[in-house]
Amino acid sequence: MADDARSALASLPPLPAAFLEFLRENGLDPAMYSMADTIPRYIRLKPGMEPQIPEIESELKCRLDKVSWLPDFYAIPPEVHIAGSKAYQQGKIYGIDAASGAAILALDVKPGDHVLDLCAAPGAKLCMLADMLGGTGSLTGVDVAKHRLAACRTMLQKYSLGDRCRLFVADGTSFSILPVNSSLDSGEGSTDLKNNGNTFSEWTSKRSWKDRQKSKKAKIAGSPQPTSTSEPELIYYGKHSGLIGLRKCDVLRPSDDDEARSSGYDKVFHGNLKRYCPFLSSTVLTLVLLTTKLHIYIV
Ligand SMILES: C[S@@+](CC[C@H](N)C(=O)[O-])C[C@H]1O[C@@H](n2cnc3c(N)ncnc32)[C@H](O)[C@@H]1O
Repeated sequence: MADDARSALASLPPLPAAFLEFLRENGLDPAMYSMADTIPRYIRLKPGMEPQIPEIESELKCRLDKVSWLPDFYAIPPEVHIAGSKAYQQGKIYGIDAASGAAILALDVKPGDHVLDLCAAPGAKLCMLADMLGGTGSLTGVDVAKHRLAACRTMLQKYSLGDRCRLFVADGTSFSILPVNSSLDSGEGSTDLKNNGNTFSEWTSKRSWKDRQKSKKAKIAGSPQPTSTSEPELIYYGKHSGLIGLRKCDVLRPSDDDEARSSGYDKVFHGNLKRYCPFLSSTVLTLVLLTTKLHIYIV
Protein backbone atom coordinates (compact mmCIF):
# COMPACT_ATOMS: atom_id res chain seq x y z
CA MET A 1 0.00 0.00 0.00
CA ALA A 2 1.38 3.44 -0.89
CA ASP A 3 2.20 5.73 2.05
CA ASP A 4 -0.26 8.42 0.89
CA ALA A 5 -3.09 5.95 0.65
CA ARG A 6 -2.14 4.44 4.04
CA SER A 7 -2.29 7.80 5.81
CA ALA A 8 -5.55 8.74 4.04
CA LEU A 9 -7.03 5.40 5.13
CA ALA A 10 -5.98 6.04 8.71
CA SER A 11 -8.05 9.24 8.70
CA LEU A 12 -11.24 7.41 7.63
CA PRO A 13 -13.75 5.89 10.08
CA PRO A 14 -12.66 2.24 10.55
CA LEU A 15 -14.14 -0.28 8.15
CA PRO A 16 -16.13 -3.14 9.74
CA ALA A 17 -13.97 -6.18 10.55
CA ALA A 18 -16.13 -8.52 8.44
CA PHE A 19 -15.75 -6.18 5.44
CA LEU A 20 -11.97 -6.00 5.90
CA GLU A 21 -11.92 -9.79 6.01
CA PHE A 22 -13.95 -9.90 2.77
CA LEU A 23 -11.44 -7.56 1.11
CA ARG A 24 -8.53 -9.64 2.35
CA GLU A 25 -10.08 -12.89 1.08
CA ASN A 26 -10.59 -11.30 -2.34
CA GLY A 27 -7.13 -9.80 -2.55
CA LEU A 28 -8.43 -6.23 -2.48
CA ASP A 29 -6.61 -3.31 -0.95
CA PRO A 30 -8.68 -1.40 1.66
CA ALA A 31 -6.71 1.73 0.73
CA MET A 32 -9.02 2.24 -2.23
CA TYR A 33 -11.62 3.51 0.24
CA SER A 34 -9.40 6.41 1.16
CA MET A 35 -9.96 7.74 -2.35
CA ALA A 36 -13.74 7.53 -2.22
CA ASP A 37 -14.23 11.30 -2.39
CA THR A 38 -12.13 11.56 -5.54
CA ILE A 39 -14.04 8.88 -7.46
CA PRO A 40 -16.21 10.55 -10.09
CA ARG A 41 -19.97 10.17 -10.22
CA TYR A 42 -21.47 8.86 -13.40
CA ILE A 43 -24.52 9.84 -15.33
CA ARG A 44 -26.17 8.35 -18.36
CA LEU A 45 -27.40 10.66 -21.05
CA LYS A 46 -30.59 9.62 -22.77
CA PRO A 47 -29.57 8.65 -26.33
CA GLY A 48 -30.22 11.46 -28.77
CA MET A 49 -29.50 14.17 -26.21
CA GLU A 50 -25.87 14.71 -27.26
CA PRO A 51 -26.53 18.10 -28.89
CA GLN A 52 -27.72 19.30 -25.51
CA ILE A 53 -24.44 18.52 -23.72
CA PRO A 54 -23.21 22.17 -23.70
CA GLU A 55 -26.49 23.28 -22.13
CA ILE A 56 -26.35 20.51 -19.51
CA GLU A 57 -22.71 21.35 -18.76
CA SER A 58 -23.58 24.96 -18.19
CA GLU A 59 -26.50 24.03 -15.94
CA LEU A 60 -24.46 21.57 -13.86
CA LYS A 61 -21.45 23.92 -13.96
CA CYS A 62 -19.08 21.09 -14.81
CA ARG A 63 -17.70 19.21 -17.77
CA LEU A 64 -19.34 15.96 -18.87
CA ASP A 65 -16.42 13.61 -19.46
CA LYS A 66 -17.36 10.88 -21.94
CA VAL A 67 -16.61 7.35 -20.71
CA SER A 68 -14.98 5.86 -23.79
CA TRP A 69 -15.84 2.22 -23.05
CA LEU A 70 -19.45 2.77 -21.99
CA PRO A 71 -21.89 4.27 -24.50
CA ASP A 72 -23.86 7.30 -23.25
CA PHE A 73 -22.03 7.44 -19.90
CA TYR A 74 -20.30 10.57 -18.63
CA ALA A 75 -18.20 11.20 -15.52
CA ILE A 76 -18.85 14.29 -13.44
CA PRO A 77 -17.07 15.50 -10.28
CA PRO A 78 -18.32 13.72 -7.12
CA GLU A 79 -19.58 16.91 -5.49
CA VAL A 80 -22.02 17.72 -8.32
CA HIS A 81 -25.66 16.93 -7.48
CA ILE A 82 -27.97 16.35 -10.38
CA ALA A 83 -31.34 15.91 -8.64
CA GLY A 84 -32.19 19.63 -8.62
CA SER A 85 -31.20 20.17 -12.26
CA LYS A 86 -33.65 20.69 -15.12
CA ALA A 87 -31.76 18.11 -17.17
CA TYR A 88 -32.53 15.47 -14.54
CA GLN A 89 -36.08 16.61 -13.93
CA GLN A 90 -36.81 16.53 -17.65
CA GLY A 91 -35.45 12.99 -17.91
CA LYS A 92 -32.40 13.85 -20.04
CA ILE A 93 -29.88 12.41 -17.56
CA TYR A 94 -29.93 10.02 -14.63
CA GLY A 95 -27.34 8.88 -12.13
CA ILE A 96 -26.02 5.35 -12.57
CA ASP A 97 -22.68 3.76 -11.64
CA ALA A 98 -20.32 2.94 -14.48
CA ALA A 99 -20.11 -0.50 -12.83
CA SER A 100 -23.88 -0.96 -13.19
CA GLY A 101 -23.63 0.13 -16.81
CA ALA A 102 -20.88 -2.41 -17.45
CA ALA A 103 -23.03 -5.21 -16.01
CA ILE A 104 -25.92 -4.29 -18.29
CA LEU A 105 -23.61 -4.02 -21.30
CA ALA A 106 -22.31 -7.51 -20.52
CA LEU A 107 -25.85 -8.87 -20.92
CA ASP A 108 -25.47 -8.15 -24.64
CA VAL A 109 -29.11 -7.28 -25.13
CA LYS A 110 -30.26 -7.82 -28.72
CA PRO A 111 -33.31 -6.34 -30.44
CA GLY A 112 -36.35 -8.47 -29.72
CA ASP A 113 -34.97 -10.02 -26.52
CA HIS A 114 -37.31 -10.78 -23.64
CA VAL A 115 -35.37 -9.54 -20.62
CA LEU A 116 -36.03 -10.22 -16.95
CA ASP A 117 -34.51 -7.93 -14.31
CA LEU A 118 -34.67 -9.54 -10.89
CA CYS A 119 -34.21 -7.23 -7.88
CA ALA A 120 -34.97 -4.32 -10.19
CA ALA A 121 -35.62 -1.44 -7.77
CA PRO A 122 -34.92 1.43 -7.69
CA GLY A 123 -34.47 0.94 -11.41
CA ALA A 124 -31.45 2.65 -12.94
CA LYS A 125 -30.44 -0.58 -14.68
CA LEU A 126 -34.01 -1.26 -15.67
CA CYS A 127 -34.12 2.15 -17.40
CA MET A 128 -30.90 1.39 -19.23
CA LEU A 129 -32.27 -1.99 -20.33
CA ALA A 130 -35.49 -0.39 -21.54
CA ASP A 131 -33.49 2.16 -23.48
CA MET A 132 -31.36 -0.55 -25.10
CA LEU A 133 -34.40 -2.56 -26.14
CA GLY A 134 -36.07 0.50 -27.61
CA GLY A 135 -39.18 -0.47 -29.52
CA THR A 136 -38.51 -4.22 -29.52
CA GLY A 137 -38.83 -7.23 -27.19
CA SER A 138 -40.04 -6.92 -23.64
CA LEU A 139 -38.76 -6.10 -20.18
CA THR A 140 -40.02 -7.55 -16.92
CA GLY A 141 -38.86 -6.03 -13.62
CA VAL A 142 -39.29 -7.91 -10.34
CA ASP A 143 -38.64 -6.75 -6.81
CA VAL A 144 -39.81 -8.00 -3.44
CA ALA A 145 -40.26 -4.47 -2.00
CA LYS A 146 -43.43 -2.85 -3.34
CA HIS A 147 -42.54 0.74 -2.35
CA ARG A 148 -39.15 0.41 -4.05
CA LEU A 149 -40.71 -1.04 -7.19
CA ALA A 150 -43.20 1.83 -7.22
CA ALA A 151 -40.18 4.16 -7.44
CA CYS A 152 -39.05 2.12 -10.45
CA ARG A 153 -42.42 2.68 -12.09
CA THR A 154 -42.10 6.44 -11.51
CA MET A 155 -38.65 6.41 -13.07
CA LEU A 156 -39.76 4.46 -16.16
CA GLN A 157 -42.64 6.84 -16.67
CA LYS A 158 -40.49 9.91 -16.08
CA TYR A 159 -38.04 8.83 -18.78
CA SER A 160 -40.84 7.58 -21.06
CA LEU A 161 -39.20 4.17 -21.11
CA GLY A 162 -41.99 1.97 -19.75
CA ASP A 163 -43.98 1.15 -22.88
CA ARG A 164 -42.71 -2.41 -23.21
CA CYS A 165 -42.27 -3.08 -19.47
CA ARG A 166 -44.10 -5.03 -16.81
CA LEU A 167 -43.36 -4.67 -13.09
CA PHE A 168 -44.13 -7.42 -10.61
CA VAL A 169 -43.86 -7.30 -6.83
CA ALA A 170 -42.63 -10.83 -6.23
CA ASP A 171 -39.93 -12.95 -4.70
CA GLY A 172 -37.37 -13.41 -7.46
CA THR A 173 -36.31 -16.81 -6.13
CA SER A 174 -39.67 -18.29 -7.10
CA PHE A 175 -40.95 -15.93 -9.82
CA SER A 176 -42.10 -18.03 -12.77
CA ILE A 177 -44.33 -15.90 -14.98
CA LEU A 178 -43.29 -16.17 -18.61
CA PRO A 179 -42.67 -13.29 -20.97
CA VAL A 180 -45.54 -12.55 -23.30
CA ASN A 181 -44.85 -14.53 -26.42
CA SER A 182 -46.58 -15.09 -29.68
CA SER A 183 -48.63 -18.04 -28.43
CA LEU A 184 -50.30 -15.81 -25.84
CA ASP A 185 -50.45 -12.70 -27.94
CA SER A 186 -53.99 -12.20 -29.14
CA GLY A 187 -53.20 -8.81 -30.64
CA GLU A 188 -53.76 -5.46 -29.08
CA GLY A 189 -56.78 -4.68 -31.21
CA SER A 190 -58.99 -7.54 -30.06
CA THR A 191 -61.79 -5.40 -28.64
CA ASP A 192 -64.03 -8.38 -27.93
CA LEU A 193 -61.63 -9.40 -25.16
CA LYS A 194 -61.20 -5.94 -23.68
CA ASN A 195 -62.71 -4.41 -20.57
CA ASN A 196 -64.59 -7.40 -19.25
CA GLY A 197 -62.50 -7.51 -16.09
CA ASN A 198 -60.78 -10.77 -17.02
CA THR A 199 -58.53 -9.29 -19.66
CA PHE A 200 -55.96 -6.54 -19.58
CA SER A 201 -57.07 -3.17 -20.77
CA GLU A 202 -54.87 -0.07 -20.78
CA TRP A 203 -52.97 0.30 -17.51
CA THR A 204 -54.27 2.81 -15.04
CA SER A 205 -53.02 3.71 -11.58
CA LYS A 206 -56.61 3.54 -10.30
CA ARG A 207 -57.64 0.19 -8.85
CA SER A 208 -60.79 -1.40 -10.26
CA TRP A 209 -63.99 -1.48 -8.20
CA LYS A 210 -63.64 -5.28 -8.00
CA ASP A 211 -60.08 -5.04 -6.59
CA ARG A 212 -61.11 -2.42 -4.04
CA GLN A 213 -64.04 -4.60 -2.89
CA LYS A 214 -61.74 -7.61 -2.60
CA SER A 215 -59.25 -5.84 -0.32
CA LYS A 216 -62.10 -4.26 1.70
CA LYS A 217 -63.52 -7.73 2.33
CA ALA A 218 -60.09 -9.10 3.21
CA LYS A 219 -59.57 -6.26 5.70
CA ILE A 220 -62.96 -6.85 7.36
CA ALA A 221 -62.27 -10.58 7.56
CA GLY A 222 -58.92 -9.76 9.14
CA SER A 223 -57.11 -11.83 6.56
CA PRO A 224 -53.64 -10.62 5.65
CA GLN A 225 -53.23 -8.54 2.47
CA PRO A 226 -51.45 -10.34 -0.33
CA THR A 227 -47.74 -10.08 0.25
CA SER A 228 -44.86 -10.14 -2.13
CA THR A 229 -43.98 -13.62 -1.02
CA SER A 230 -47.37 -15.00 -2.10
CA GLU A 231 -48.70 -14.33 -5.59
CA PRO A 232 -46.81 -11.93 -7.82
CA GLU A 233 -48.59 -8.59 -8.01
CA LEU A 234 -48.48 -6.71 -11.29
CA ILE A 235 -48.11 -3.02 -10.47
CA TYR A 236 -47.44 -1.66 -13.94
CA TYR A 237 -47.52 -2.62 -17.59
CA GLY A 238 -46.81 -0.42 -20.56
CA LYS A 239 -49.07 0.03 -23.55
CA HIS A 240 -46.79 -2.09 -25.77
CA SER A 241 -46.00 -4.75 -23.16
CA GLY A 242 -48.19 -7.17 -25.14
CA LEU A 243 -50.64 -7.63 -22.29
CA ILE A 244 -53.52 -5.54 -23.54
CA GLY A 245 -56.30 -7.78 -24.75
CA LEU A 246 -54.86 -10.94 -23.15
CA ARG A 247 -56.63 -12.97 -20.49
CA LYS A 248 -55.24 -12.31 -17.01
CA CYS A 249 -55.34 -16.02 -16.12
CA ASP A 250 -53.07 -16.84 -19.11
CA VAL A 251 -50.54 -14.11 -18.40
CA LEU A 252 -50.32 -14.52 -14.63
CA ARG A 253 -50.18 -18.32 -14.62
CA PRO A 254 -46.96 -19.75 -13.11
CA SER A 255 -45.02 -21.77 -15.67
CA ASP A 256 -43.46 -25.18 -15.33
CA ASP A 257 -39.85 -26.02 -16.17
CA ASP A 258 -40.60 -27.36 -19.66
CA GLU A 259 -42.48 -24.23 -20.69
CA ALA A 260 -39.76 -22.09 -19.21
CA ARG A 261 -37.12 -23.90 -21.25
CA SER A 262 -39.00 -23.44 -24.50
CA SER A 263 -40.40 -19.93 -24.03
CA GLY A 264 -38.55 -18.35 -21.11
CA TYR A 265 -36.58 -15.14 -21.05
CA ASP A 266 -33.65 -14.56 -23.40
CA LYS A 267 -31.62 -12.59 -20.84
CA VAL A 268 -31.85 -12.36 -17.07
CA PHE A 269 -30.19 -9.69 -15.02
CA HIS A 270 -29.68 -10.81 -11.51
CA GLY A 271 -29.20 -7.83 -9.22
CA ASN A 272 -29.01 -9.28 -5.76
CA LEU A 273 -30.27 -12.80 -5.53
CA LYS A 274 -28.25 -15.60 -4.01
CA ARG A 275 -30.07 -18.22 -6.04
CA TYR A 276 -30.88 -18.52 -9.73
CA CYS A 277 -34.32 -18.08 -11.03
CA PRO A 278 -35.08 -21.52 -12.46
CA PHE A 279 -36.20 -20.59 -15.93
CA LEU A 280 -33.92 -19.30 -18.60
CA SER A 281 -34.38 -20.17 -22.25
CA SER A 282 -30.80 -19.19 -23.04
CA THR A 283 -28.58 -19.33 -20.06
CA VAL A 284 -27.20 -15.85 -20.07
CA LEU A 285 -26.89 -14.64 -16.55
CA THR A 286 -25.06 -11.75 -15.04
CA LEU A 287 -24.32 -12.13 -11.39
CA VAL A 288 -23.53 -8.93 -9.68
CA LEU A 289 -22.23 -8.92 -6.17
CA LEU A 290 -22.70 -5.53 -4.73
CA THR A 291 -20.86 -4.29 -1.68
CA THR A 292 -20.69 -0.68 -0.56
CA LYS A 293 -18.07 0.34 -3.09
CA LEU A 294 -17.12 -2.79 -4.91
CA HIS A 295 -18.75 -4.37 -7.89
CA ILE A 296 -17.76 -7.78 -9.16
CA TYR A 297 -19.15 -9.35 -12.32
CA ILE A 298 -19.30 -12.99 -13.18
CA VAL A 299 -20.72 -13.24 -16.66
C1 LIG B 1 -29.13 -3.31 -4.81
S1 LIG B 1 -30.84 -3.19 -5.10
C2 LIG B 1 -30.91 -3.51 -6.82
C3 LIG B 1 -30.54 -2.31 -7.64
C4 LIG B 1 -31.18 -2.32 -9.01
N1 LIG B 1 -30.78 -3.48 -9.81
C5 LIG B 1 -30.89 -1.01 -9.77
O1 LIG B 1 -30.17 -0.99 -10.74
O2 LIG B 1 -31.41 0.04 -9.37
C6 LIG B 1 -31.39 -4.73 -4.44
C7 LIG B 1 -32.89 -4.96 -4.59
O3 LIG B 1 -33.10 -6.36 -4.42
C8 LIG B 1 -34.40 -6.54 -3.88
N2 LIG B 1 -34.49 -7.93 -3.41
C9 LIG B 1 -33.81 -8.53 -2.41
N3 LIG B 1 -34.17 -9.82 -2.30
C10 LIG B 1 -35.07 -10.07 -3.28
C11 LIG B 1 -35.81 -11.21 -3.68
N4 LIG B 1 -35.68 -12.38 -3.06
N5 LIG B 1 -36.64 -11.09 -4.72
C12 LIG B 1 -36.81 -9.90 -5.36
N6 LIG B 1 -36.14 -8.78 -5.01
C13 LIG B 1 -35.29 -8.85 -4.00
C14 LIG B 1 -34.47 -5.44 -2.82
O4 LIG B 1 -35.80 -5.14 -2.48
C15 LIG B 1 -33.75 -4.28 -3.52
O5 LIG B 1 -34.67 -3.41 -4.13
